[in-house]
Amino acid sequence: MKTLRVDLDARAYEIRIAPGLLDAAGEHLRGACPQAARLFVVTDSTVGPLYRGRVEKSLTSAGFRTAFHTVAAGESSKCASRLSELWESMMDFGLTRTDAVVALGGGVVGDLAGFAAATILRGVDFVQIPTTLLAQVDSSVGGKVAVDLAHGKNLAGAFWQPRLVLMDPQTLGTLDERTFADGMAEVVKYGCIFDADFYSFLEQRPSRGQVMGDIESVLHTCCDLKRKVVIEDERDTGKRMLLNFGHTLGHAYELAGGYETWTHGQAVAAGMVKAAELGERLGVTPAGTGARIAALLGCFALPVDIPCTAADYAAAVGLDKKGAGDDISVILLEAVGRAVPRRMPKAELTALLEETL
Ligand SMILES: NC(=O)c1ccc[n+]([C@@H]2O[C@H](COP(=O)([O-])OP(=O)(O)OC[C@H]3O[C@@H](n4cnc5c(N)ncnc54)[C@H](O)[C@@H]3O)[C@@H](O)[C@H]2O)c1
Ligand SMILES: O=C(O)C(=O)C[C@@H](O)[C@H](O)[C@H](O)COP(=O)(O)O
Ligand SMILES: [Zn+2]
Repeated sequence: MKTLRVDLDARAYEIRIAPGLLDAAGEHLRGACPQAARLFVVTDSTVGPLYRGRVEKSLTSAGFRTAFHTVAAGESSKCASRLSELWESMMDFGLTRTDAVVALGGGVVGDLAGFAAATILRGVDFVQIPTTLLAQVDSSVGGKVAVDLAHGKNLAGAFWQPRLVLMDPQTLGTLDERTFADGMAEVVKYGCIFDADFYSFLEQRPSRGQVMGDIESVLHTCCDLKRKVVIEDERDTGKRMLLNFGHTLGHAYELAGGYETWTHGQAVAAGMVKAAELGERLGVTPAGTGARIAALLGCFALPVDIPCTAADYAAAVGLDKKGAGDDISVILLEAVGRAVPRRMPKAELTALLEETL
């Protein structure tokens, strides 16, 4: 088993990576949540039929009382209405402050269940069991939990760290191609922002089969990079903003498509290419970087150019959490492997983006 520690003092936790871990969930949770009698498990309509049975058996064998709550698969479940239903369902189950919430699924389930855990009874313990590539490399680590509002992405949320992250790479075997590719967008992001060698490693593995051949190492590298930045800047006021490379524009594309046309991973893919091209125009990013990133993303059939209006760009720039008054920090690349924040007026960024339409 590979283990990483997110060392946040009283909120420290481990990320454990091993094939077959789903069947051992009970014993791992017993250690992480020693006081818990009840576990409220949130999953979705695709993941539940695939993995609930194994997880339930393991949790029950470890002596937990469990309740499973299933939401419809997809981004539309990451909303205030489903959150409110979760709260009521937790109370029906008799959840108390010493009990815990478990997220079994992708980033949607993790963000939704995590925000419910952060807010029910003013906060209960939370465990992530991520089952998509995106959730294993990114969303299950770091404690950003949220729901979307009609105004935009992740606008109501909290920082609520899990007590434990358990990832079983075998669950990736049942992902469809598009969902695997969504995760690759965030994997490529880590190479772009922090690690040129990892980026080259990915360029040498331009297919799902090749990535899966080294999956434990890929998961470990991504989680290690994220863990370090979260320890340094848990509340996203400085270095953590680099993890948002491609996301200002990505969130614009998600919003433009009503959260149905483009997945988060697809939108981030196109957003990273656009951000690299923006850096090239500003003289920050070496020429050809956008094309290099587009070539790698294209190997996984990710979109590298998504149609968008000036109004969509303006809305996303206005709502971005990297905003400070009339300014925004844009994440640019000085090179593949080295990201930097650049503060500029929001109006200037919007005008620069409009020139690309
Ligand atoms: N909190 C964070 O730091 C963070 C980071 C990145 C992304 N996110 C959020 O994560 C969400 C995207 O996550 P996602 O890409 O995992 O999407 P998702 O949770 O919607 O999962 C994608 C699809 O895969 C299915 N699925 C999940 N596991 C499966 C498995 N093992 N086998 C077969 N099908 C499976 C799901 O049912 C769903 O239909 C977005 O809302 C995004 O904003 C959050
Ligand atoms: O963990 C972070 O910090 C990230 O920015 C990771 C992103 O991949 C993720 O999509 C996150 O949810 C974006 O957060 P937001 O603050 O831009 O809503
Ligand atoms: Zn993301």
